[in-house]
Amino acid sequence: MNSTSATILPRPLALDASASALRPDRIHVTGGTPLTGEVTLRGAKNLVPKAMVAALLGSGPSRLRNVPQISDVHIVTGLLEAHGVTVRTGEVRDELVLDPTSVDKADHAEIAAHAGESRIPILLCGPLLHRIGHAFIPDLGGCRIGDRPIDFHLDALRAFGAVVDKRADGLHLEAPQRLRGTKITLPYPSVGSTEQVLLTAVLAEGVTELRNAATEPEIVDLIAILQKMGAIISVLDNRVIHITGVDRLEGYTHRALPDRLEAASWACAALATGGDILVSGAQQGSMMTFLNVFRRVGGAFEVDDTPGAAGIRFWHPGGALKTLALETDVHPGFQTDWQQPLVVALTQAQGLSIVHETVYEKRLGFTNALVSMGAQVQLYRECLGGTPCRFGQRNFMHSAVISGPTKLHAAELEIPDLRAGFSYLIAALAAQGTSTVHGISLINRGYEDFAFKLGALGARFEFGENAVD
Ligand SMILES: CC(=O)N[C@H]1[C@@H](OP(=O)(O)OP(=O)(O)OC[C@H]2O[C@@H](n3ccc(=O)[nH]c3=O)[C@H](O)[C@@H]2O)O[C@H](CO)[C@@H](O)[C@@H]1O
Ligand SMILES: C=C(OP(=O)(O)O)C(=O)O
Repeated sequence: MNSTSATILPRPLALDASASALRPDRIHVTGGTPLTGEVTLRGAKNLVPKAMVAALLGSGPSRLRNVPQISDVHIVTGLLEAHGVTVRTGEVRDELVLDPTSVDKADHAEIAAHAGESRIPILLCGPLLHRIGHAFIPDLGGCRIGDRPIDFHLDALRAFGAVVDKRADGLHLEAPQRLRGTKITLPYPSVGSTEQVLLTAVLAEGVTELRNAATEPEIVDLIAILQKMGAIISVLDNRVIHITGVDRLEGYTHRALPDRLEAASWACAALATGGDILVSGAQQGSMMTFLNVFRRVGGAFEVDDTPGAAGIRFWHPGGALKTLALETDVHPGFQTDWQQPLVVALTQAQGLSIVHETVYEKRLGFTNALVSMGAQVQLYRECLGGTPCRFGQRNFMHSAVISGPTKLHAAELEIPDLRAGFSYLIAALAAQGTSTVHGISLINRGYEDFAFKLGALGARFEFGENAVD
């Protein structure tokens, strides 16, 4: 089998997903080669689509830079266009120009076509209610790693004065009057609900006080964008955010923060395969919790913060990896999206590791496939970390004990969600033999040109037959 590194070229930023849609939806991966080389990050999957939504709030066009070529960006482009936003590539590399000045409609058929594709549509509510007084939101998609209700979102929108009607085709919302600032305490520091409140409060009348807010770096970057647009937002201690509504916001120019979740995925790939990867663009500040864990497990890293050449090099320094007990949590805790790739690396650690997933109740199901490759992973209903979580009394297999090191062998794998997908690629690269991984188009949701990057790192793989349409 030949490495495909010579035949896959990076694509320029384009606004349709046709190039990746023509690629086969399965990949044959031959393990045993340490991944070595350099990959470059671009804007964060968990910020860029929301920054695109924020453009709806502006009176003029916005310019978003460092936009990755991932399917969540294509989906939001389609959604915005269905409302009359003009989205085009800019003059600067990786730039999108989003012009909302002609927004006056909601094309229900076009919007409905995006049902089940991502979590982002729910964030259109506030901006659309401000802009055109009504919103139609199709069923949400996103990773199936828990029930993922939207009750916090809807309660918040009602508190602002929105009328929410749940119908068979999705949500229909109206704002009979201008939305009003309000006091909201989230039952849990939900990322999406915090963004919902921010995107709604900035143009609402009066002051909004949000308590128990999430404070992930992507949220801080969204606040920076809103501030550039003219919003007045104060982030206080103890997860409290105050937003003073204004009458008008302008367009913004912003460079999206780099994707710390992708960075950690490559770090885990280096660890699991015994490799050495320089992740260009990775920033220490947004990854401190991950870096501590990476070091405790026995990984080595080196931060380069030279302007223009910043990045973090991650490598396996040799010797046995160490075990640990870990709980996922909201920021500044260990991000749940880091958990799955790390678990693959933990299958190579000497002894017993414990992982307690406290953010999503079903995010450890992906380990069944690792077991089919020879990993020893036992799932438990109990909270095996130090802190009892919301899932402890509810019969969810949300704690894992991983016993290692185990030699992984090739298997046939079906990708259930985004991070599991990347994790299966890592596992296949760490395993002996050739694995077939099905459903790889899911990985395009959050990893730009992953095949090109894998090829550049020396991974051995080839795409299977049967292109997806
Ligand atoms: C596109 C995006 O940015 N996705 C990220 C976002 O997802 P997302 O914003 O969907 O995740 P949330 O932070 O909202 O969810 C966290 C927890 O809150 C619960 N919840 C949330 C909302 C609600 O109305 N009711 C409710 O019960 C969820 O079921 C989950 O158990 O943050 C997650 C947590 O960092 C990340 O894993 C996702 O990658
Ligand atoms: C859970 C994730 O994404 P989403 O919220 O878009 O499903 C993720 O990025 O790991």
